[in-house]
Amino acid sequence: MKTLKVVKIGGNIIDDDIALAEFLKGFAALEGPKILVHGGGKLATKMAKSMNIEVQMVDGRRITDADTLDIITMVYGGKINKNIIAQLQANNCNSVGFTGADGNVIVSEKRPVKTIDYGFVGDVKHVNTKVPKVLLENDITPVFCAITHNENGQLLNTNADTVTSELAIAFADLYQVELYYCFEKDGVLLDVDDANSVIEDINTKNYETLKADGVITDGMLPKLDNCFHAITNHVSKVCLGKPEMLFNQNTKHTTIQA
Ligand SMILES: Nc1ncnc2c1ncn2[C@@H]1O[C@H](COP(=O)(O)OP(=O)(O)O)[C@@H](O)[C@H]1O
Ligand SMILES: CC(=O)N[C@@H](CCC(=O)OP(=O)(O)O)C(=O)O
Repeated sequence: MKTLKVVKIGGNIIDDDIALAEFLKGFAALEGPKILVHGGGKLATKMAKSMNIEVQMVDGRRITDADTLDIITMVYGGKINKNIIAQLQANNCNSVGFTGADGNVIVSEKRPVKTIDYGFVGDVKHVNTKVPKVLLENDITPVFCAITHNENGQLLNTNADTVTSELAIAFADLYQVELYYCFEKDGVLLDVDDANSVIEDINTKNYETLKADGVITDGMLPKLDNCFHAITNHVSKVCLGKPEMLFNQNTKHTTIQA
């Protein structure tokens, strides 16, 4: 089986023009089939605030009303996705941008209302690999943003870390999949203010302790939950850290253990 790298870049890299350009240059040069997924939550928050639209996050997920859905569609599906595609083309990496509606790749359903109504937020139901598979076989890199659809004409906002793990799991039938969550830290830190406190291995046992101790909170919760979802569903390797971990195996990072 060929190896497929599924890579997610976080909001702090997207927000930094220089870091993003440097990352995309390196990513473009990676050998073999690869998929890129991007978030952009920070930029969406900035845009919403500038338009006086209230921003509400619960457990790292955005409550998405109709105005917020418009903003995220413009920011994730438009500005960020197309800017990334243009930069990859400039680095000789042919690529095509996707929301989950394009090619019917990611089908979701509106998150059911329990105690909280998240609005237009989708939980992934299934992933159709057909269209991106054809691209990968032709040396073209699919680039996904954090938008899915319900097959009834409704776009839904889906956490980018979830989009990433669901894509990785779906492609594990076709490739040996390695999943990399790239953000601005060297991995999961025991003390978020101490760059040297990287936790090299996280398993289900120490994960519970890290959550109980408040080391893993907010946006890190969906990220780590998705890591475990992937490693227990046929993804061969799951790592978190700075983008350098993709280019140099000796770079410090966190590895998720099944
Ligand atoms: N224990 C921790 N280790 C590493 N990063 C942490 C930790 N706790 C909080 N963070 C913060 O979580 C952020 C990553 O989560 P998230 O907000 O989802 O961003 P991203 O856009 O990268 O997915 C990092 O920017 C980091 O500052
Ligand atoms: C439902 C939900 O929370 N969606 C996320 C999607 C973007 C995202 O996940 O961006 P980062 O990876 O940069 O945080 C949001 O709108 O913030």
